[in-house]
Amino acid sequence: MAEPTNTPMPASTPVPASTPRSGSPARPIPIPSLTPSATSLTLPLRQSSKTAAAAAAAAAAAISRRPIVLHIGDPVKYNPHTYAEFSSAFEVVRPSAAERERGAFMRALREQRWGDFSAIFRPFWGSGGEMGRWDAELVGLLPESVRVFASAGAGFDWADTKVLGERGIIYCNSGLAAAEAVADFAVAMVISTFRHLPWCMNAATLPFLLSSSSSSSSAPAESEIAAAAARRAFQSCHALATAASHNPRGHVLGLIGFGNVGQQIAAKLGHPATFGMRIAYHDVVRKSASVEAALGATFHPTLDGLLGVADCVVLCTPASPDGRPIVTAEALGAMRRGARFVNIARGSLVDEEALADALEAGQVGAAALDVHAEEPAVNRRLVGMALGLEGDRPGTVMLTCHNAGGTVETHVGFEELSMRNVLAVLQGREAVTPVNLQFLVGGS
Ligand SMILES: O=CC(=O)O
Repeated sequence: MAEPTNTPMPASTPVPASTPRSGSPARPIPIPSLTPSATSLTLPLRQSSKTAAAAAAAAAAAISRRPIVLHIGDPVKYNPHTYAEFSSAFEVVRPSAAERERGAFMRALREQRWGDFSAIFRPFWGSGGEMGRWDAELVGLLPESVRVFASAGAGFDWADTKVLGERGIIYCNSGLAAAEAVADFAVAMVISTFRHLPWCMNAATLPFLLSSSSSSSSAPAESEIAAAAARRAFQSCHALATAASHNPRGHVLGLIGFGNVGQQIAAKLGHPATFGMRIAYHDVVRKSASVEAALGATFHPTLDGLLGVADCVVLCTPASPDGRPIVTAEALGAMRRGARFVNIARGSLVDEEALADALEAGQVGAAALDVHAEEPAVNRRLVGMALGLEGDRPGTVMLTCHNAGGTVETHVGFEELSMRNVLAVLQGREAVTPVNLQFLVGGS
């Protein structure tokens, strides 16, 4: 299979310069503490009416000079102290929900309704994306004054960060804030593939649901037949799942992508006191010897090399810039027969029909997918396999609703990190988590 030199697999979520690259991988989110705002306004407590008027005039003048920040989406909810500093340093302008629909948003930009704003700020993942993709058409309407776009979310496939960079706009994601939640979820999914959790759960619940729905409408004899079938499904799963289940310990975990998320998954699953898996990875950028040593990770310079040794492959790399999958029929064919597959990255990275074929053929033994190619739709063949309705191996697939990063702690971090990125750039410091510096003029 082609190597990532011509495979469009980008580097994993970059570790910002402020993040320690060695030492214990189980580190807290390294968001640096705020420096006091140079632009916050302080008024003396006691003043004559004349000096008060002068101070008010000076404050008004200072306020009018504050950089404008276009805040798209819901208000800040979790970090009132940082927001107090943010909103005293900047004039925060919030378009309404109606103004955020693509047509209205573009019209407002053409009319320069929000003035010469300096930053775009999207603190919440569930809102602020109403205008759709930030492509050349939309980015071309931004005023020249915009210097930074700081957003919630680890992924940024909805924004053309190259086009933004070429306009001189630094895009900052919030992947650091989501890494722990995503890694925790990946652990659950890896365990699911080794222990066949969908099968265990379906056998305990689905027949019961079927029997209770039939008991409301059917004769007593029929409901007794359904209840007996539910008991048989339970007993069969109890007896048969054992022979198909394994402890992860000693098996090879193959991570495609070894950024913050990949490294946290390795720390959680590779530690001898927890799951004791053997860690292997492939990334376009090899990590330092100290990171590899701290995590006991073996680098594979080719994707096929990794796929050929892994007992469970976890996809944890950003979407390809061109939207093409990297887990194709060819890649699935390069995996060890019966190996497991987990996707907590982006659905567009996987050819789902090829995955369904590989599951049907037993080339892939079990899978767990949190993300899907056509969200919010889920591939019907994979749903059938998740429910155990197709094939003779029940519940081989675990499917979830893009939940991996979704915790309150992640959202606290999304807000905080986005505000800190805007504060840093507009106050003349380095962005905390930029992802597109290579596209800025003079960028590397
Ligand atoms: O998928 C979730 C994210 O990009 O944060």
